[in-house]
Amino acid sequence: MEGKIIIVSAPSGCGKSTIINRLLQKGEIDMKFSVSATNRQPREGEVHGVSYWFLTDEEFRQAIADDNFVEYEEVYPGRFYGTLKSEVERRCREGHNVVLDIDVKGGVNVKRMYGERALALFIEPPSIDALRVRLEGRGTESPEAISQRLGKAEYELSFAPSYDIRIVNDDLDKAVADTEKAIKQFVGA
Ligand SMILES: Nc1nc2c(ncn2[C@@H]2O[C@H](COP(=O)(O)OP(=O)(O)O)[C@@H](O)[C@H]2O)c(=O)[nH]1
Ligand SMILES: Nc1ncnc2c1ncn2[C@@H]1O[C@H](COP(=O)(O)OP(=O)(O)O)[C@@H](O)[C@H]1O
Repeated sequence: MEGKIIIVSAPSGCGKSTIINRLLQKGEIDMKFSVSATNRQPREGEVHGVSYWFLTDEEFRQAIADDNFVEYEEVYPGRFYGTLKSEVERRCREGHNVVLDIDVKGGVNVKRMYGERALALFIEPPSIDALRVRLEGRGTESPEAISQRLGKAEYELSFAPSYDIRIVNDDLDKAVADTEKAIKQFVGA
């Protein structure tokens, strides 16, 4: 049987990477992480091929021309992110479920493409203030980049009603448990 697609979207800093990583570490659900391509710079500790495939602008343009993407978006001005066919299609054919950490527009597009084969999860922050504290606490972005992400958060939150399930990430353990339950129900694990 073909694997299913699990989409996880949220404004930056809501905790989607943290939640996905917890579930991957637990290893109870058969799902592989789809490593996206991006032309943004790696953050300290991010590994090529693990967090992202880090491409130059030219390499990203070439990947678009070669039709290598399921979808891609310019998430921030000049910063492109895309889901690679090579990360999704073979694994699904082999029966594995695939989890995508993608922005709100990409999430809605992928849900439209895959229909019932995809579960679209939206992670919400308890408040915009909490989001600011988390982005500052993560310490990976400049003050300008934090402002840019917060400025976009409200617009991104307006996409939540298009998703199948909304999960508030206030208490992390509860958010992980809620996400796990929703995914297990969907994949029948
Ligand atoms: N459309 C799309 N968005 C992606 C993809 N990969 C990552 N993103 C999104 O790009 C945004 C920025 O990601 P990142 O630079 O890692 O910052 P973070 O969200 O603050 O951790 C997030 O909303 C990601 O979910 C992708 O393949 N396609
Ligand atoms: N429930 C939570 N309570 C407090 N801090 C959290 C919670 N969930 C995640 N965080 C922290 O918030 C920051 C942003 O989380 P991250 O997973 O990087 O977000 P995203 O992938 O959505 O951008 C990280 O430093 C993370 O440790």
